[in-house]
Amino acid sequence: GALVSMAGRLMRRWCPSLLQDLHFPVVQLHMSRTAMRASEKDFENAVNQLKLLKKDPGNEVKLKLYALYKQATEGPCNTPKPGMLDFINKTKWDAWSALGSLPKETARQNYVDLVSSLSPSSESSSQIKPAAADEKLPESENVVVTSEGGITKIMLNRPTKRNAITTSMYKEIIHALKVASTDNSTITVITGSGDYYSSGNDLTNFTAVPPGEIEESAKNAGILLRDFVNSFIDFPKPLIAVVNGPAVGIVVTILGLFDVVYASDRATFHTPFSELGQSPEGCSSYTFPKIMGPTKAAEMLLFGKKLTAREACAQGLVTEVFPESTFQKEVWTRLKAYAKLPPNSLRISKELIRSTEKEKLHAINAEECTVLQGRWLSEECMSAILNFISRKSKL
Ligand SMILES: CCCCC/C=C/CC(=O)SCCNC(=O)CCNC(=O)[C@H](O)C(C)(C)COP(=O)(O)OP(=O)(O)OC[C@H]1O[C@@H](n2cnc3c(N)ncnc32)[C@H](O)[C@@H]1OP(=O)(O)O
Repeated sequence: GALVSMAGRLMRRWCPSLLQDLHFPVVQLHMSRTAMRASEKDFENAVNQLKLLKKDPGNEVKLKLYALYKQATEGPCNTPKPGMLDFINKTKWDAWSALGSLPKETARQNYVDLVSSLSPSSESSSQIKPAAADEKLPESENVVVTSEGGITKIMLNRPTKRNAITTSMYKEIIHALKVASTDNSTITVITGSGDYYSSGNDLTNFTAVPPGEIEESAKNAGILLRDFVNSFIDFPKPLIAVVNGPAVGIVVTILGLFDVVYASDRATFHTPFSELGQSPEGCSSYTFPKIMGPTKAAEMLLFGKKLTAREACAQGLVTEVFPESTFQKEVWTRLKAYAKLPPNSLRISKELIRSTEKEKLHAINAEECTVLQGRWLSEECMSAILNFISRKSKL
């Protein structure tokens, strides 16, 4: 078995032409009409979009597309395994079979995401599109990006609103990560300005919606959130959070996708989803139980238990806690030294550490966003947000 799989890998590496039948038109021919439901328009668009790609995405990606396509249209692989010498079909079968029981809808979503990541500038079915690295976004004061000494720093800079993240800030962060992933920096850091790291999602994101557009707006917010979290899942360089103060909601949940988290002893970590009538996002429904065990994760994600920095460190969410008085000096001295390490080695090591989880994280992210979309339309969520806006409750 190992020998055959090694042979398959070698074939992929040295004989790419043998995999030509993983090619897009084949994928399209197999499209089943009965599979058309809900977001299937997006899926169909993605299949068509793929045909317009100018650049060959490479066999690894085509194999992934093939597997997702089969899973999305036919469900889990239950065809007989091709013989050991039928390398091409066996490679395809392996890729499909590796998706296990991934739900059809998730496979469809992942397929659409993958296609859209291959052609950021082409037509997408999403109303809110992820920003491409070469897309010029307006200058922003709320997300300040600087790059120096091998470190790209993305600073949330809205201190009067406790660095709450607006819709345009989500897009700016996606854009900043995309640029940072290919700039000449070695590591990327996210931090906050002022006393707060961030108070999470700006709750007014949900309030300026014209009547009759609530469902559409929830759908768009779900797409934006999915793109936002995907840009953390896929970020290729070491990603470090410098948590300078209290952190709430989405900025806490995505910490499970960072490589290192440094916190001031003034920082706290709070995910008040139940109080807000919402549900976990940022892949925390998977990463938190994995990092801290299911019961500690439940206290945070279900009951909104706020952790001190030291508690978060004891539970593995935070790497190290520093006294507030020396936090900035100690952390930046350390990060400057890390940024001198060989960048390719760091990138390759991160890939080794993270790659086995990526597919799973994308599926979890898609599922969490679908669930949240429903929560945003719930009465529980709407009244919690109205309470905050009208200052009846402060968390
Ligand atoms: C695309 C959509 C994706 C959605 C992804 C979903 C994510 C889920 C989450 O992130 S859930 C978490 C949401 N965040 C909160 O619930 C925090 C709400 N804020 C507070 O509880 C408090 O403001 C505080 C504890 C963070 C800080 O309290 P403090 O007393 O120090 O300060 P103020 O309350 O007076 O706040 C100062 C001003 O900042 C505004 N503000 C703070 N946080 C938010 C926020 N999250 N959204 C919008 N606005 C926020 C606050 O309204 C004050 O503004 P004002 O001076 O104009 O009154």
